[in-house]
Amino acid sequence: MPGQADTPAAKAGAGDKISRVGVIGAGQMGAGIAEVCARAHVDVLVFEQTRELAAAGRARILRSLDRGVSSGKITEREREQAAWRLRFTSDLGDFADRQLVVEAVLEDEKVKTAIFAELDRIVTDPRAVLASNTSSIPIMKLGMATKHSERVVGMHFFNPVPVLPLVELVTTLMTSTEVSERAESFARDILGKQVVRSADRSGFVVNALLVPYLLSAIRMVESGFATVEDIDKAIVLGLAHPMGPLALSDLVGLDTIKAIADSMYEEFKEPLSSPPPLLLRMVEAGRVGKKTGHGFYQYPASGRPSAK
Ligand SMILES: C[C@H](O)CC(=O)SCCNC(=O)CCNC(=O)[C@H](O)C(C)(C)COP(=O)(O)OP(=O)(O)OC[C@H]1O[C@@H](n2cnc3c(N)ncnc32)[C@H](O)[C@@H]1OP(=O)(O)O
Repeated sequence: MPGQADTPAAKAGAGDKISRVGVIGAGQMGAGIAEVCARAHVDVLVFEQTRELAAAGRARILRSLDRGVSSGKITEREREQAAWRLRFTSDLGDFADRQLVVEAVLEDEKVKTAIFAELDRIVTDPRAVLASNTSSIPIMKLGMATKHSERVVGMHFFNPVPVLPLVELVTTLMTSTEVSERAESFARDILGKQVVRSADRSGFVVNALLVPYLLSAIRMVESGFATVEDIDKAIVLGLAHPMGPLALSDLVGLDTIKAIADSMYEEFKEPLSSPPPLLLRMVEAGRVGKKTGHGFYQYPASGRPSAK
Protein backbone atom coordinates (compact mmCIF):
# COMPACT_ATOMS: atom_id res chain seq x y z
CA MET A 1 0.00 0.00 0.00
CA PRO A 2 1.53 3.39 -0.96
CA GLY A 3 2.88 5.30 2.04
CA GLN A 4 1.92 2.56 4.48
CA ALA A 5 5.20 2.78 6.41
CA ASP A 6 4.07 6.23 7.60
CA THR A 7 0.61 5.22 8.68
CA PRO A 8 -0.40 5.30 12.35
CA ALA A 9 -0.98 1.53 12.25
CA ALA A 10 2.50 0.90 10.90
CA LYS A 11 4.15 3.33 13.35
CA ALA A 12 2.48 1.56 16.25
CA GLY A 13 4.10 -1.72 15.15
CA ALA A 14 1.59 -3.61 13.06
CA GLY A 15 3.13 -6.96 14.08
CA ASP A 16 1.94 -6.57 17.63
CA LYS A 17 -0.75 -3.90 17.44
CA ILE A 18 -4.13 -4.33 15.87
CA SER A 19 -4.20 -3.80 12.09
CA ARG A 20 -7.03 -6.15 11.00
CA VAL A 21 -10.47 -5.24 12.29
CA GLY A 22 -13.91 -6.74 11.77
CA VAL A 23 -17.09 -4.71 12.23
CA ILE A 24 -20.42 -6.46 12.54
CA GLY A 25 -23.29 -4.35 11.22
CA ALA A 26 -23.15 -1.36 8.85
CA GLY A 27 -25.96 0.71 10.35
CA GLN A 28 -25.19 4.25 11.49
CA MET A 29 -22.80 3.17 14.28
CA GLY A 30 -21.19 0.20 12.49
CA ALA A 31 -20.65 2.29 9.36
CA GLY A 32 -19.09 5.08 11.42
CA ILE A 33 -16.76 2.66 13.24
CA ALA A 34 -15.72 1.01 9.96
CA GLU A 35 -15.10 4.46 8.46
CA VAL A 36 -12.83 5.71 11.26
CA CYS A 37 -10.87 2.43 11.15
CA ALA A 38 -10.41 2.70 7.37
CA ARG A 39 -9.41 6.36 7.73
CA ALA A 40 -6.79 5.24 10.29
CA HIS A 41 -5.23 2.91 7.66
CA VAL A 42 -6.60 -0.26 9.24
CA ASP A 43 -7.75 -3.20 7.12
CA VAL A 44 -11.52 -3.40 7.73
CA LEU A 45 -13.90 -6.25 7.02
CA VAL A 46 -17.58 -5.45 7.57
CA PHE A 47 -20.26 -8.08 8.07
CA GLU A 48 -23.79 -7.47 6.81
CA GLN A 49 -26.45 -10.13 6.38
CA THR A 50 -27.32 -9.42 2.75
CA ARG A 51 -25.77 -7.81 -0.33
CA GLU A 52 -28.42 -5.09 -0.18
CA LEU A 53 -27.55 -4.18 3.42
CA ALA A 54 -23.84 -4.28 2.56
CA ALA A 55 -24.44 -1.94 -0.41
CA ALA A 56 -26.44 0.43 1.80
CA GLY A 57 -23.65 0.34 4.41
CA ARG A 58 -20.96 1.09 1.83
CA ALA A 59 -23.04 3.96 0.44
CA ARG A 60 -23.48 5.37 3.96
CA ILE A 61 -19.71 5.30 4.52
CA LEU A 62 -18.96 6.84 1.11
CA ARG A 63 -21.42 9.68 1.81
CA SER A 64 -19.68 10.39 5.10
CA LEU A 65 -16.24 10.26 3.46
CA ASP A 66 -17.54 12.74 0.86
CA ARG A 67 -18.64 14.98 3.71
CA GLY A 68 -15.17 14.64 5.23
CA VAL A 69 -13.69 15.84 1.91
CA SER A 70 -16.15 18.71 1.44
CA SER A 71 -15.53 19.95 4.98
CA GLY A 72 -11.76 19.76 4.46
CA LYS A 73 -11.15 17.01 7.06
CA ILE A 74 -9.65 14.56 4.57
CA THR A 75 -8.19 14.79 1.07
CA GLU A 76 -9.62 13.12 -2.04
CA ARG A 77 -6.71 10.69 -1.91
CA GLU A 78 -7.40 9.78 1.73
CA ARG A 79 -11.03 9.24 0.82
CA GLU A 80 -10.08 6.87 -1.99
CA GLN A 81 -7.61 4.95 0.17
CA ALA A 82 -10.13 4.61 3.01
CA ALA A 83 -12.79 3.31 0.60
CA TRP A 84 -10.27 0.85 -0.80
CA ARG A 85 -9.53 -0.59 2.67
CA LEU A 86 -13.19 -1.50 3.29
CA ARG A 87 -14.40 -4.96 2.36
CA PHE A 88 -17.79 -6.50 3.05
CA THR A 89 -18.84 -10.09 3.70
CA SER A 90 -22.00 -11.94 4.65
CA ASP A 91 -20.03 -14.87 6.09
CA LEU A 92 -18.91 -14.42 9.68
CA GLY A 93 -16.42 -17.27 9.05
CA ASP A 94 -14.32 -14.69 7.14
CA PHE A 95 -13.55 -13.03 10.49
CA ALA A 96 -11.15 -15.84 11.54
CA ASP A 97 -8.03 -13.67 11.00
CA ARG A 98 -9.35 -10.52 12.72
CA GLN A 99 -7.38 -9.16 15.69
CA LEU A 100 -10.29 -7.01 16.89
CA VAL A 101 -13.99 -7.41 16.16
CA VAL A 102 -16.45 -4.65 17.05
CA GLU A 103 -20.08 -5.76 17.12
CA ALA A 104 -22.50 -2.94 16.28
CA VAL A 105 -25.87 -4.54 15.56
CA LEU A 106 -29.21 -3.42 16.95
CA GLU A 107 -29.68 -3.27 20.73
CA ASP A 108 -31.09 -6.77 21.19
CA GLU A 109 -29.48 -8.90 23.88
CA LYS A 110 -30.45 -12.23 22.27
CA VAL A 111 -29.04 -11.24 18.89
CA LYS A 112 -25.83 -9.94 20.46
CA THR A 113 -25.24 -12.98 22.68
CA ALA A 114 -25.75 -15.30 19.68
CA ILE A 115 -23.16 -13.28 17.72
CA PHE A 116 -20.62 -13.42 20.56
CA ALA A 117 -21.06 -17.20 20.91
CA GLU A 118 -20.41 -17.60 17.17
CA LEU A 119 -17.49 -15.16 17.09
CA ASP A 120 -15.86 -17.03 19.95
CA ARG A 121 -15.81 -20.19 17.81
CA ILE A 122 -14.58 -18.40 14.67
CA VAL A 123 -11.87 -16.08 16.06
CA THR A 124 -9.46 -18.50 17.72
CA ASP A 125 -6.43 -16.21 18.33
CA PRO A 126 -6.36 -15.98 22.16
CA ARG A 127 -5.05 -12.37 21.92
CA ALA A 128 -7.95 -11.22 19.73
CA VAL A 129 -10.30 -8.67 21.27
CA LEU A 130 -14.06 -9.17 20.97
CA ALA A 131 -15.76 -5.83 21.56
CA SER A 132 -19.34 -4.62 21.59
CA ASN A 133 -20.51 -1.11 20.77
CA THR A 134 -23.65 -1.74 22.82
CA SER A 135 -25.13 1.43 24.28
CA SER A 136 -26.30 -0.15 27.50
CA ILE A 137 -26.33 -3.95 27.68
CA PRO A 138 -23.97 -5.14 30.45
CA ILE A 139 -20.84 -6.52 28.77
CA MET A 140 -20.72 -9.43 31.21
CA LYS A 141 -23.86 -10.86 29.56
CA LEU A 142 -22.04 -10.91 26.21
CA GLY A 143 -18.81 -12.25 27.74
CA MET A 144 -20.65 -15.14 29.38
CA ALA A 145 -22.03 -16.18 25.98
CA THR A 146 -18.43 -17.08 25.07
CA LYS A 147 -15.97 -19.62 26.46
CA HIS A 148 -13.29 -16.90 26.69
CA SER A 149 -14.90 -14.02 28.54
CA GLU A 150 -11.43 -12.57 29.24
CA ARG A 151 -11.38 -11.43 25.56
CA VAL A 152 -14.64 -9.45 25.77
CA VAL A 153 -14.87 -5.67 26.32
CA GLY A 154 -17.22 -2.79 25.58
CA MET A 155 -15.97 -0.16 23.11
CA HIS A 156 -18.73 2.41 22.95
CA PHE A 157 -18.45 5.02 20.20
CA PHE A 158 -20.58 8.16 19.75
CA ASN A 159 -22.64 9.31 16.82
CA PRO A 160 -21.44 10.76 14.44
CA VAL A 161 -18.41 8.49 14.97
CA PRO A 162 -16.06 10.42 12.61
CA VAL A 163 -16.81 13.63 14.51
CA LEU A 164 -17.07 12.76 18.21
CA PRO A 165 -13.74 11.92 19.82
CA LEU A 166 -14.90 9.71 22.72
CA VAL A 167 -14.76 5.96 23.24
CA GLU A 168 -16.04 4.50 26.51
CA LEU A 169 -14.04 1.41 27.39
CA VAL A 170 -15.97 -1.05 29.52
CA THR A 171 -14.24 -3.99 31.18
CA THR A 172 -15.98 -6.73 33.11
CA LEU A 173 -14.95 -8.76 36.14
CA MET A 174 -13.62 -11.30 33.62
CA THR A 175 -11.80 -9.08 31.05
CA SER A 176 -8.02 -9.57 31.06
CA THR A 177 -5.74 -6.58 31.56
CA GLU A 178 -3.96 -7.39 28.28
CA VAL A 179 -7.22 -7.28 26.33
CA SER A 180 -8.39 -4.02 27.91
CA GLU A 181 -4.97 -2.43 27.26
CA ARG A 182 -4.99 -3.59 23.61
CA ALA A 183 -8.48 -2.17 23.12
CA GLU A 184 -7.55 1.12 24.79
CA SER A 185 -4.34 1.46 22.80
CA PHE A 186 -6.20 0.78 19.54
CA ALA A 187 -8.84 3.44 20.26
CA ARG A 188 -6.29 6.01 21.44
CA ASP A 189 -3.15 5.40 19.37
CA ILE A 190 -4.59 4.08 16.11
CA LEU A 191 -8.00 5.77 15.90
CA GLY A 192 -6.91 8.92 17.76
CA LYS A 193 -9.92 8.78 20.08
CA GLN A 194 -9.97 9.78 23.75
CA VAL A 195 -10.86 6.98 26.12
CA VAL A 196 -12.75 7.03 29.39
CA ARG A 197 -13.25 3.88 31.41
CA SER A 198 -16.61 2.90 32.79
CA ALA A 199 -17.73 0.18 35.15
CA ASP A 200 -19.91 -2.48 33.55
CA ARG A 201 -23.21 -0.89 34.54
CA SER A 202 -26.12 -0.45 32.15
CA GLY A 203 -25.78 2.85 30.24
CA PHE A 204 -22.09 3.23 31.16
CA VAL A 205 -21.13 6.86 31.91
CA VAL A 206 -22.65 8.84 29.05
CA ASN A 207 -25.99 7.13 28.50
CA ALA A 208 -26.58 6.75 32.25
CA LEU A 209 -26.62 10.58 32.32
CA LEU A 210 -27.98 11.30 28.84
CA VAL A 211 -30.95 8.96 28.57
CA PRO A 212 -32.91 10.15 31.66
CA TYR A 213 -32.46 13.70 30.28
CA LEU A 214 -33.77 12.74 26.81
CA LEU A 215 -36.70 10.86 28.37
CA SER A 216 -37.49 13.91 30.53
CA ALA A 217 -37.62 16.07 27.39
CA ILE A 218 -40.00 13.57 25.76
CA ARG A 219 -42.19 13.68 28.90
CA MET A 220 -42.23 17.50 28.62
CA VAL A 221 -43.57 17.23 25.07
CA GLU A 222 -46.07 14.56 26.15
CA SER A 223 -47.47 16.67 28.99
CA GLY A 224 -47.70 19.85 26.90
CA PHE A 225 -45.15 21.60 29.14
CA ALA A 226 -43.39 23.08 26.07
CA THR A 227 -43.16 22.46 22.33
CA VAL A 228 -40.48 20.36 20.63
CA GLU A 229 -38.98 23.46 19.04
CA ASP A 230 -38.97 25.51 22.25
CA ILE A 231 -37.38 22.72 24.31
CA ASP A 232 -34.59 22.33 21.76
CA LYS A 233 -34.17 26.09 21.39
CA ALA A 234 -33.96 26.48 25.18
CA ILE A 235 -31.18 23.92 25.49
CA VAL A 236 -29.20 25.17 22.47
CA LEU A 237 -29.41 28.82 23.50
CA GLY A 238 -29.51 28.40 27.26
CA LEU A 239 -26.89 25.71 27.71
CA ALA A 240 -24.87 26.03 24.47
CA HIS A 241 -25.40 22.35 23.56
CA PRO A 242 -24.86 21.70 19.83
CA MET A 243 -28.41 20.38 19.57
CA GLY A 244 -31.49 20.10 21.77
CA PRO A 245 -32.69 16.81 23.33
CA LEU A 246 -35.42 16.09 20.76
CA ALA A 247 -33.18 16.69 17.74
CA LEU A 248 -30.58 14.54 19.50
CA SER A 249 -33.17 11.81 20.15
CA ASP A 250 -33.93 11.82 16.42
CA LEU A 251 -30.22 11.57 15.63
CA VAL A 252 -29.62 8.65 18.02
CA GLY A 253 -32.87 6.91 16.97
CA LEU A 254 -35.94 6.54 19.18
CA ASP A 255 -35.76 2.73 18.89
CA THR A 256 -32.22 2.84 20.27
CA ILE A 257 -33.26 5.19 23.08
CA LYS A 258 -36.12 2.84 24.02
CA ALA A 259 -33.73 -0.14 24.07
CA ILE A 260 -31.26 1.74 26.28
CA ALA A 261 -34.06 2.90 28.59
CA ASP A 262 -35.39 -0.66 28.90
CA SER A 263 -31.94 -1.96 29.76
CA MET A 264 -31.27 0.80 32.32
CA TYR A 265 -34.71 0.36 33.88
CA GLU A 266 -34.13 -3.38 34.17
CA GLU A 267 -30.81 -2.72 35.92
CA PHE A 268 -31.66 0.20 38.25
CA LYS A 269 -35.49 0.36 38.42
CA GLU A 270 -35.25 4.16 38.37
CA PRO A 271 -38.55 5.75 37.21
CA LEU A 272 -36.58 8.35 35.22
CA SER A 273 -35.19 5.54 33.04
CA SER A 274 -38.59 4.11 32.20
CA PRO A 275 -39.65 4.87 28.58
CA PRO A 276 -42.68 7.21 28.43
CA PRO A 277 -45.75 6.18 26.37
CA LEU A 278 -45.10 8.82 23.66
CA LEU A 279 -41.71 7.22 22.97
CA LEU A 280 -43.30 3.75 22.81
CA ARG A 281 -46.01 4.93 20.38
CA MET A 282 -43.51 6.67 18.11
CA VAL A 283 -41.36 3.53 17.96
CA GLU A 284 -44.46 1.40 17.23
CA ALA A 285 -45.36 3.84 14.44
CA GLY A 286 -41.88 3.54 12.93
CA ARG A 287 -41.24 7.24 13.54
CA VAL A 288 -37.81 6.61 15.00
CA GLY A 289 -36.00 9.72 13.82
CA LYS A 290 -33.51 10.72 11.19
CA LYS A 291 -32.88 7.22 9.87
CA THR A 292 -36.53 6.78 8.86
CA GLY A 293 -37.04 10.40 7.84
CA HIS A 294 -39.53 11.13 10.63
CA GLY A 295 -39.26 11.52 14.39
CA PHE A 296 -39.83 14.68 16.41
CA TYR A 297 -38.84 16.43 13.19
CA GLN A 298 -39.17 15.45 9.52
CA TYR A 299 -36.07 14.82 7.43
CA PRO A 300 -36.49 15.24 3.70
CA ALA A 301 -33.99 13.18 1.67
CA SER A 302 -32.04 16.39 1.26
CA GLY A 303 -32.23 19.62 3.15
CA ARG A 304 -32.71 20.73 6.72
CA PRO A 305 -35.04 19.12 9.27
CA SER A 306 -38.46 20.69 9.67
CA ALA A 307 -41.06 20.64 12.44
CA LYS A 308 -43.25 17.54 12.64
C1 LIG B 1 -26.76 6.57 21.96
C2 LIG B 1 -25.35 6.15 21.76
O1 LIG B 1 -25.13 5.00 22.53
C3 LIG B 1 -24.35 7.18 22.16
C4 LIG B 1 -24.47 8.40 21.34
O2 LIG B 1 -24.07 8.41 20.21
S1 LIG B 1 -25.17 9.72 22.08
C5 LIG B 1 -25.15 10.96 20.83
C6 LIG B 1 -23.89 11.73 20.85
N1 LIG B 1 -23.94 12.73 19.82
C7 LIG B 1 -24.23 14.02 20.06
O3 LIG B 1 -24.47 14.40 21.19
C8 LIG B 1 -24.26 14.88 18.85
C9 LIG B 1 -24.40 16.31 19.22
N2 LIG B 1 -24.41 17.12 18.01
C10 LIG B 1 -23.27 17.50 17.37
O4 LIG B 1 -22.15 17.21 17.79
C11 LIG B 1 -23.46 18.33 16.14
O5 LIG B 1 -24.75 18.88 16.14
C12 LIG B 1 -23.27 17.50 14.83
C13 LIG B 1 -21.80 17.07 14.73
C14 LIG B 1 -24.16 16.26 14.78
C15 LIG B 1 -23.63 18.35 13.65
O6 LIG B 1 -22.98 19.58 13.79
P1 LIG B 1 -23.21 20.74 12.72
O7 LIG B 1 -22.35 21.88 13.17
O8 LIG B 1 -24.65 20.96 12.50
O9 LIG B 1 -22.71 20.06 11.43
P2 LIG B 1 -21.41 20.30 10.60
O10 LIG B 1 -20.96 21.73 10.69
O11 LIG B 1 -21.69 19.76 9.26
O12 LIG B 1 -20.33 19.36 11.30
C16 LIG B 1 -19.68 19.67 12.53
C17 LIG B 1 -18.21 19.36 12.40
O13 LIG B 1 -18.04 17.96 12.08
C18 LIG B 1 -17.32 17.82 10.84
N3 LIG B 1 -17.87 16.69 10.11
C19 LIG B 1 -19.16 16.46 9.84
N4 LIG B 1 -19.28 15.30 9.18
C20 LIG B 1 -18.04 14.78 9.05
C21 LIG B 1 -17.51 13.59 8.49
N5 LIG B 1 -18.29 12.68 7.93
N6 LIG B 1 -16.20 13.36 8.57
C22 LIG B 1 -15.41 14.23 9.15
N7 LIG B 1 -15.85 15.40 9.71
C23 LIG B 1 -17.14 15.67 9.65
C24 LIG B 1 -17.54 19.13 10.12
O14 LIG B 1 -16.48 19.39 9.24
C25 LIG B 1 -17.56 20.13 11.25
O15 LIG B 1 -16.22 20.38 11.66
P3 LIG B 1 -15.77 21.87 12.11
O16 LIG B 1 -16.61 22.21 13.30
O17 LIG B 1 -14.30 21.71 12.43
O18 LIG B 1 -16.04 22.72 10.93
